[in-house]
Amino acid sequence: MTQDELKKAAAIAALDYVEDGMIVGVGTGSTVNHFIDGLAGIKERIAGAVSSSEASARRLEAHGIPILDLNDITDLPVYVDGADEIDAGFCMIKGGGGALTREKIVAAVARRFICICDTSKKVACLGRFPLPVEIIPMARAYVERELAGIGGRPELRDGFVTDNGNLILDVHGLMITSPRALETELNQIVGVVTNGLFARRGADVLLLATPAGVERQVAS
Ligand SMILES: O=C[C@H](O)[C@H](O)[C@H](O)COP(=O)(O)O
Repeated sequence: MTQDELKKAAAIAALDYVEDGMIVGVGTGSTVNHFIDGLAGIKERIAGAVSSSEASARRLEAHGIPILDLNDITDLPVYVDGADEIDAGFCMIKGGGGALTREKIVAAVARRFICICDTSKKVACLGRFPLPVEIIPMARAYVERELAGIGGRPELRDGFVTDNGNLILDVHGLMITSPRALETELNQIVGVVTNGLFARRGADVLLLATPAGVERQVAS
């Protein structure tokens, strides 16, 4: 199977978590695009979707799936999203597509986070994938110095502006042995909007697509 076929298999397996009348939180990325396409097939059964990015909103709209404002919702039963890396404790690095801030907001509201991945995303230690950090533009140089101070090598994502009008620094060289602590520490740097560590709110269920089938793993 190709990597894209594996992504699609994980995405289709996530449809099992969508129940009648539900509002569905929808992430961002190539894996989630398969989920959105699958959701289109059952759109009459759901109340609508909350999107984590402009890109996913456009895809949902193209399928005629109603998009709801997160501020109008008090209960979001499920959020389905991919990851750039996920460890054994279901902590993740996310934001390869630059959607980390809205993803983290929607994930915070959701009762259950379903992570859909192919096996290439499963790692023993987070950090091989450069950690995305969304920053306020005027704080760029300051935040770069702070990140270098903790051993990272920040690189500005060239020509990229987030849906929120901000910049992304991709931080190389971090071996993330304590993801929860690092997530908290990075949040304390003035000028950081969000960092791509999803550790304090990790995944609840991992649907991991392997050539032998989709493994369903539940957080302990
Ligand atoms: O900002 C993007 C998101 O965090 C994605 O969930 C992540 O980058 C994984 O994307 P993909 O499914 O394309 O590998």
